[in-house]
Parts: sequence; C-alpha cells; structure tokens
Amino acid sequence: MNINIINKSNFKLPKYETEGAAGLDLQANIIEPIVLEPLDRALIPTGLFISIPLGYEGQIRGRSGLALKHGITLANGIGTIDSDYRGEIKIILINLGKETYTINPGDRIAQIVFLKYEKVELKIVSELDETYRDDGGFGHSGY
Ligand SMILES: O=c1ccn([C@H]2C[C@H](O)[C@@H](COP(=O)(O)OP(=O)(O)OP(=O)(O)O)O2)c(=O)[nH]1
Ligand SMILES: [Mg+2]
Repeated sequence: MNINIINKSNFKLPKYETEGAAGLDLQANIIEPIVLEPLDRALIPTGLFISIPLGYEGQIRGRSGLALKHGITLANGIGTIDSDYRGEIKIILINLGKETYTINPGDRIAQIVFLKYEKVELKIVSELDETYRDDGGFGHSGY
C-alpha cells in the first residue's frame, strides 16, 4: 500500500529495519537534545506529514528497548493517526524510569504501524445476548 508522505525532517524517510518488521521507526526531529526528568513528558516532532487512505489508521507505538532499559514510553499508550490528519506526526514521550533521560536529534523514539479498522454503526437495544462470561472480567477467572 502506498502512503503519501511529506518529509520536512532533517533525516531520510523511515524504513522497515528488517523484512518482517511491522513498524517504521520514527526519529526525533529536534535540533537540541531534550532532557526528560523522571515523570516528565514531551511532545516530540518527527517532521513527517502523511495522508493515510480512508479505512486505515496509523498506530504510534513505543520501542521495547527504550521502555525496558530506560522507562521511556508513550504517555498516550498507543497514538492514533487518523486518515484525515494532515498535521505533523508527533510523539508524546514520558519518562517512567528513575533516571534522567536525554533524547538526541535523530534518535528513533517510536514506531508507526498501519492497520485497517472497522467503522461501526451503534444500534441501541434493550438487552444484550447471553454469554458464559456474562459480566465477569478484570481477572475474575484467576491469574
Ligand atoms: O501520538 C499521537 C497521537 C495523535 N497525533 C495526531 C494525529 C491524530 O489524528 C490527531 C488527533 O489525535 P487524537 O484523536 O488521539 O487526539 P485528541 O485528543 O482526541 O485530539 P482531536 O480532538 O484533535 O482528535 O493528533 C499524533 O501526531 N501523535
Ligand atoms: Mg480525537
């Protein structure tokens, strides 16, 4: 699938690092390093602008190495890039680690995965169909 992209960053286009990689790594398009103290968060620009075909979304996901080694993750869990968004893709990083972490220009800070989604029609009913689980959840089946 083709995605139209405008690259206003100081870097080359993101690429899949391996043949089977699901995500394209996104680089911090910053001039100066950004220092994140524990629990600080920052909106990091990528310099990338895309036009996703209708019916698809872009998911911004964290990088496991950054999360494991430094506690650097996304403040919004998974970011959603809507197909009609034409602004700059930005990454909301948070430092959940115990140490100060510095983001340097060009660091690969997150990844984007493109997915199909379903658009639904919500239909009001008075009762839902029965299931064995019923309203059990949140660990009710044990750990
Ligand atoms: O990590 C993210 C999340 C979102 N966006 C951009 C693309 C997305 O299409 C738009 C809106 O995102 P979202 O719907 O998650 O934010 P909102 O708080 O609901 O804002 P809005 O009212 O603009 O939809 O912001 C990013 O660049 N990075
Ligand atoms: Mg929204």
